Amino acid sequence: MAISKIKPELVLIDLDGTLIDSVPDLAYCVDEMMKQLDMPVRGEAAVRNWVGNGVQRLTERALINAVEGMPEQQLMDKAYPIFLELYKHNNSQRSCVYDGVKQGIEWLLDNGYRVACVTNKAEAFTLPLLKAKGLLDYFELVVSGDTCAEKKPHPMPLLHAAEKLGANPANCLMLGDSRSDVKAARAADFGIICMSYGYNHGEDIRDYNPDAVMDSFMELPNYLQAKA
Ligand SMILES: O=C(O)COP(=O)(O)O
Ligand SMILES: [Mg+2]
Repeated sequence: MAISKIKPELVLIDLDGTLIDSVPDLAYCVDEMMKQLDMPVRGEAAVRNWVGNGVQRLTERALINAVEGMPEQQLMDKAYPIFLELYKHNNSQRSCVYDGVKQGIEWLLDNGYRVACVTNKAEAFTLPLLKAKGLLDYFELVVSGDTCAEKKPHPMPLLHAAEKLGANPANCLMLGDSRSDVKAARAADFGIICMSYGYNHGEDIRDYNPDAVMDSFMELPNYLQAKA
């Protein structure tokens, strides 16, 4: 899809690393969990590379201190409920909406675009976080990590949103930050614009060839048509 001044019928927006810098809360919970397990804390810089595939995968990565690989099942069975309980109570206090996000979404709405959120974060954490940060009411639909049988990079959550809102996937746009967003968008036949500032497991998102890369949501008018 040519990306100069497009007019998508639906814009889907990722959450962690795109709308909200959620790592401070996630890293707090990872480190508190590690302390309860008598294991070494991991710190914010490491957690930044592990976000994007849901909280279960984040917990697994924290336990092995690596992006790839799996912990012992017994350790995971002990750790995961600890993480879930911590994140339930530490979901938004330390997290911030990125500069330009609210202005960018308001520009989209003012120009007649329909917007929805598609994240790999489980719904029990997604909805309170969006609400606490004053973002929930912008979205016509929120598709969370446990809404569909598959998460991004599978195209299912994107296609689910398009179908629910009656949009043609070939005329939809995804805004994201990670290789999972690029892969899901390509597989769903969506356009994809990525944020330069997000989380991509320590890799430059440009290496995954999104249609464009932006430093701020304020750049949206460079790529999308304004209302005639
Ligand atoms: O890893 C998560 O829990 C969610 O990540 P996402 O919002 O970037 O899809
Ligand atoms: Mg993300």
